[in-house]
Amino acid sequence: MTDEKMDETKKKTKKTAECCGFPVSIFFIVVNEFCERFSYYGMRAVLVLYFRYFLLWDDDLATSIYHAFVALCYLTPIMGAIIADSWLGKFKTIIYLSVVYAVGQVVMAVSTIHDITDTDRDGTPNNFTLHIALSMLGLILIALGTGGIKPCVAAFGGDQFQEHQSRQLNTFFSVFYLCINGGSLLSTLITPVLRAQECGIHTQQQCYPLAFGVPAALMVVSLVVFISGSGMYVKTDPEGNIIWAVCKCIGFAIKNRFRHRSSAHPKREHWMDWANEKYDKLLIAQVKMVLKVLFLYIPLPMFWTLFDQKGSRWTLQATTMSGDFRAFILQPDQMQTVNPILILTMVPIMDRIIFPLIKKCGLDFSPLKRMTVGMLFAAMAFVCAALVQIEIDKTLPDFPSSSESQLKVVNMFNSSLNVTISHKDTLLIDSLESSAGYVTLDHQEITVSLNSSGITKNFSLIAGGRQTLIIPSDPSVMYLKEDIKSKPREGRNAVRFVNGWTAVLNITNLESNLEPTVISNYSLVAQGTRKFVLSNGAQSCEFSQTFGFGSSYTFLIPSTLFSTDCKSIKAVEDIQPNSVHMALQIPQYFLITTGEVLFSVTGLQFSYSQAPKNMKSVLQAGWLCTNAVGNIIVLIVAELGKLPKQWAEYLLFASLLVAVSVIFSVMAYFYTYIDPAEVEAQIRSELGFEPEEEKKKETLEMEDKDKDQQNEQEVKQTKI
Ligand SMILES: N[C@@H](Cc1ccccc1)C(=O)N[C@@H](Cc1ccccc1)C(=O)O
Repeated sequence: MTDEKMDETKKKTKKTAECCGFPVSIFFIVVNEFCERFSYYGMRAVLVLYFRYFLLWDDDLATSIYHAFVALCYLTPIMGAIIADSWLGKFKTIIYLSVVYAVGQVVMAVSTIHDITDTDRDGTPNNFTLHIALSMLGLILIALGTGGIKPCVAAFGGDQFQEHQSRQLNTFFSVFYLCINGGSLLSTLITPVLRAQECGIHTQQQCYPLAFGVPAALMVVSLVVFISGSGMYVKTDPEGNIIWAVCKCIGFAIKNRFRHRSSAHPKREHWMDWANEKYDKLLIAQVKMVLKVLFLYIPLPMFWTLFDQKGSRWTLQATTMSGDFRAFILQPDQMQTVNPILILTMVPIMDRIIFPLIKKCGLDFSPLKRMTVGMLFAAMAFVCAALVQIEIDKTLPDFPSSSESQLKVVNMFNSSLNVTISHKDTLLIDSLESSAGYVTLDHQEITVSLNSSGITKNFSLIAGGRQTLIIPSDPSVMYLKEDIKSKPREGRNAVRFVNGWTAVLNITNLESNLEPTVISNYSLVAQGTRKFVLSNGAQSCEFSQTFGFGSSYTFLIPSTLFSTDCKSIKAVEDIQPNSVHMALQIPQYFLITTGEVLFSVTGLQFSYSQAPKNMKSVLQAGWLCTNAVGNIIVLIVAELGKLPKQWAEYLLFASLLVAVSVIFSVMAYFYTYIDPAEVEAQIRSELGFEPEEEKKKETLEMEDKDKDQQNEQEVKQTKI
């Protein structure tokens, strides 16, 4: 961006088509951004559930890999900026990296097709290594693509405007932000619905291929739209790598300072002044401005650490809640749509009502103050998340600890039974009933006595497990069956049947026929009213059951099944449905989005306004890097600081952010706002440079070919 005059000349010579005062080419860029953000946020919305329930990773691993991916997405903008500025230019960089991005999305979608390795056709992949390898390759390509084009697209949009269109340029950036949130809103609504469908060749499973396939298709559309506008764009040539020039200047100052560390050399006002021997005053002053802002960035990653957990921890939290809003059912991953909805409404409200009102009241709400308040809002959001978690924990079953075992007894015998466990606990259980709940035992070897019949049997329970003791019509063959000991996945419901009828039964939803006296394996059913048909070939009957979210039931089939037309089937609730409503997450979403508007939108504007004209890209990349570091912090905390309770982890994050916001407010207090253009003009006049000459010098420095040799010579000369 140092050769602005050249760009301006190019812009002026290229006549661009206009519509309502805007360059027509902008339309292609805005639609391209809409599709790209749809693709990115759509894929991200279902990613953590894919890790958790397709690759069967635990919560911590799923969260860690999710954040590692987001971190990579915000580290790659540096690479994109370097490629665009020093080699390919923005246009070609966007095209090439979009191809990489689209390929990544396709690879990711392919990795989610369970049928490709489901050789035994049981509905689960048989070669997890292949699925993991493909999805990791896909994610790396996506991160290279999305991060690489991120600093280029908005800047390329800005390049399309001519000098007389500065008002339209401002509108463009607002529309651009709305497009980001419009695209992400649609995709976070749609992809979870696609994911919740059932699809497959051999077995019907959650439709991850569709949920990842649609974002892949949108990325291809994004690329096609961008290429279609090709003939209309103002394309500027690579301008020289400013990031590299800044690094070289800083590196030289440090090296030179180190060489002159003895007390014989007088101190300089600022350590960057040690670059004076090689770099001109203007570049050094610009680097100083950038460093001042970068220093302020140090505490910022903590905000992103909390902000980006919306997509991981908060989505997992929603899976333990009820999404029944009566008029519609909300999937856990769809809760994230609350963020773009609030952004679309809050940005105009803040800009037009709240900020002007604060100004009217005579209060100074400077950008850095807004950012501090934004951090405090995010911290409050996590306090809310902790409170919601405490409510959820109250409704969760008491699962056994690793040294305990839990036992439930089901009586399929034709009369009531007195069941004594280890000569201690006696349970009176009616026919076709179960014990009231699970009995928790601190030992595993047990004796079960059926008092009326005199039958006694020894069993060995699973430590840390939940089991059901089935007493069939012939009690002497009573047996144990292992139960689930966590909430069923994705808010679904686990159901199983005990066949008390006299012959084999075929039951819809079950994989195979059910032998008499046997208990089936679990099958998962979605929320809503589900119909089950039971048949033995000759006769059949059906019954319906309404399910909520995250429950588990054992259905007891009596010997009188067909004579009572399925009405005598008993439902035993093993795990109660989620009862805390997802609407309780809305306050935390509201607070974090208010935080985002105050922090992220203001931070972006601040980074722009405080950066010298030719170094806006440096600060853009720096700003996105704070997001990357934030995600790395989540990784570290999730891996190292495993807290026993989720609510405690939320409170830990909230307190860390409050502490960081205090540090940030102190740093902000000492920051003086500058007008980079004014500072630059002052230095130019001090140097007595004509702007043109000065710019040429700067460009020369950046394209400096014999950097190190020259550097050495100059240092030697200074010494002499
Ligand atoms: N509000 C977000 C979009 C979003 C949508 C759905 C779920 C979560 C987030 C937004 O506007 N993002 C912008 C700005 C941004 C935010 C964080 C890190 C980098 C950039 C975007 O460009 O994606």
